[in-house]
Amino acid sequence: MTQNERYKAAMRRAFHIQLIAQRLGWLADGRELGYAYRALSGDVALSIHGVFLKALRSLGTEEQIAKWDPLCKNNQIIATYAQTELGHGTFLQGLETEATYDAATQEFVIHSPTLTATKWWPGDLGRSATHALVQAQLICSGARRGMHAFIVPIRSLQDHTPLPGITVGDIGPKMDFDQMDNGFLQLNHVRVPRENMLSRFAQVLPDGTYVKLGTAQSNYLPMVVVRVELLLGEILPLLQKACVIAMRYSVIRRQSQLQPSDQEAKVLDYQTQQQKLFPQLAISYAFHFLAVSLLEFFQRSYSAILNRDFSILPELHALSTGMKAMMSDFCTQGAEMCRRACGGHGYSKLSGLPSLVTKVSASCTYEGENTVLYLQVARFLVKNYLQTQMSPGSAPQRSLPPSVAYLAAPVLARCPAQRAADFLCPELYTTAWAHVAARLIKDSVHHLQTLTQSGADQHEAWNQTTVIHLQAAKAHCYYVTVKGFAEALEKLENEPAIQQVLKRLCDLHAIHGILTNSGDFLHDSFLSGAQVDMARTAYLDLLCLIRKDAILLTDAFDFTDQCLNSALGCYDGNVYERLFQWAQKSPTNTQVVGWNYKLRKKAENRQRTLPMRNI
Ligand SMILES: CCCCCCCCCCCCCCCC(=O)SCCNC(=O)CCNC(=O)[C@H](O)C(C)(C)COP(=O)(O)OP(=O)(O)OC[C@H]1O[C@@H](n2cnc3c(N)ncnc32)[C@H](O)[C@@H]1OP(=O)(O)O
Ligand SMILES: Cc1cc2nc3c(=O)[nH]c(=O)nc-3n(C[C@H](O)[C@H](O)[C@H](O)COP(=O)(O)OP(=O)(O)OC[C@H]3O[C@@H](n4cnc5c(N)ncnc54)[C@H](O)[C@@H]3O)c2cc1C
Repeated sequence: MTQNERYKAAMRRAFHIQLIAQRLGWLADGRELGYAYRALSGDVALSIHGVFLKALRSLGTEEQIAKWDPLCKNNQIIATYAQTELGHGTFLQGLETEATYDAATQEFVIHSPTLTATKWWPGDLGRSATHALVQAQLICSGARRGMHAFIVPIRSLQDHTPLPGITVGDIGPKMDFDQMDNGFLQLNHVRVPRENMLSRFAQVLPDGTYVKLGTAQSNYLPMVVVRVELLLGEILPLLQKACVIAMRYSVIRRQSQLQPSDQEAKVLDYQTQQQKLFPQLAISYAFHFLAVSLLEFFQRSYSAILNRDFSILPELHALSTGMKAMMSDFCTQGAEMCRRACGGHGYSKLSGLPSLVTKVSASCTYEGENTVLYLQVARFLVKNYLQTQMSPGSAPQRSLPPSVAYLAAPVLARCPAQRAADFLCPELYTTAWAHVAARLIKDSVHHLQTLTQSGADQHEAWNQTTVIHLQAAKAHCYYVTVKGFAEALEKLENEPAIQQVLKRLCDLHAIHGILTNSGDFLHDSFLSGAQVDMARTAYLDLLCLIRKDAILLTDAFDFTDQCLNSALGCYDGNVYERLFQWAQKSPTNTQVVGWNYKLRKKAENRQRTLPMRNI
């Protein structure tokens, strides 16, 4: 289908699901609807309950929520979240769109002063949206107040044409998400009433007085909410689907022989194929447990934040940015590994794998570019490490946030492992990961302080050490996933059989990271070379044990064939019949073959009329 055809099909699907959801009464908080969409194969157009509603509920007063929320849910309006501009997506202090308060009319004048101020990327903006939540620099009482959110009508509810002062359209073809009409928006002195500024954390009074009710970063809250909800709802299912497809195909595909006399072997019986796929399966489960616990943490903290208790926000911001960066990175790498593990058929779109790879790779960028987010984690780690270095009594000793409590733990200089089986102990490998993360954080602070103490400007010193900070942030995030998975296992003590199977995945996840980053563990001799060999022995033994549960562990994700949309991943395993059958449906097989025959004849005729050259 063309981009337009995919968009239309996806729109029909989105509204059809909405009607079903309304009949089922699902529109309570929209979460089921979001998961229903995710469970679907293929395209859904509107990011229903997408970023706009989360932003409205985070930044709006109760009155504003009561006004706009029902209009969205009943499809009386379609609203998009317009923050990113042509010139800025990361540096929000640099956003150029202006919202200037006019006390005479009690309105905000929303304007795009430059080309680079054009809003660019917002989903549903290109053709669907009637309203936009526009993040703009507030100007009132003669001062610039930073980024604030304004609800701006952009298309007529009568005939869907752009309203006066609005220039809007689609940003054109993308790597994927053809069904999503990511769009652009230019505003030419568009006026909206004072009530349209979302005012939970700041108000502009009728006379233009600015009343600050939150912090400088309060208006960043929607990004925390979306990052937390994207993990389970959008990013992780893409890797899980890739695991199901590649695992099922790998027990159907027979290629080459394990013994010269044997029949061809199932490719999943090759150790290297297991080493490709089982770490992806392990991390799918690690991320599931982690995302669930992060969502629970978020739900416990959210109401406090909405009531302007921001004490928990720094840790929530660090966890949400770190997990979004790590999960999108690993899910992108993992989906590509699953695709490549399927050989030539993994390159066919009929496998469903290329589409999963191109979709999940967008998550490394949207909702915050991953490097930038990892550096936000690094900033949090440095601040908390420095606190542990303060001499007692020099400042009020606040307890460290739980996710970095290991920074204050006693240092274990050497890993106690004596044999391979010792690496199957969650306490041992969690401690190992905490040791490496703490060492890398200490190292990053040391480099930063060395530069500042030698006279370097603090911002320059920060930039000159960001590569080291990035390494520390990634180690911290890996530690968080290992610890989270191990803690989730402890809660399964009433399910010993399941606990045992999942523990193997937890062990594999932890050891896979140790072997992949063994230099970090060897650096200060925390692990010896012999111990790394022990870890590898344990790792290879785990591959054999996981092999017998691999299909059950992927079936457990419970995706239907329709949802997987893959000729390789169908439950019945009839791969070759489906590939051949689906290929027949390809439009390239329905066009009249004569076209290329005519082309060839035309070329031959032209050849005959040309003067023969010495060839
Ligand atoms: C249902 C159908 C489905 C259909 C299926 C299709 C779905 C497929 C698509 C999926 C849907 C995609 C939806 C994408 C939607 C977008 O992409 S929306 C746009 C997202 N954009 C971003 O994330 C922008 C990223 N940039 C930023 O967050 C900020 O610019 C930065 C990087 C944090 C820097 O901001 P800054 O003001 O310069 O802050 P900075 O000086 O770094 O830090 C100042 C303080 O603020 C704190 N801070 C910074 N950020 C925050 C925050 N967010 N919260 C709290 N504190 C914060 C810092 O920790 C720091 O604290 P201290 O250390 O001082 O205590
Ligand atoms: C599929 C998709 C959907 C999207 N949907 C929406 C939406 O609905 N609404 C919306 O508002 N936006 C949306 N976006 C935009 C998205 O949020 C931005 O693209 C994202 O925040 C990254 O910003 P950027 O594009 O300006 O990248 P940049 O920040 O320009 O990144 C370019 C490079 O610069 C580096 N860089 C930037 N700043 C720093 C720094 N401080 N330190 C070190 N390196 C740095 C980055 O690491 C990166 O390598 C969407 C994007 C995509 C791809």
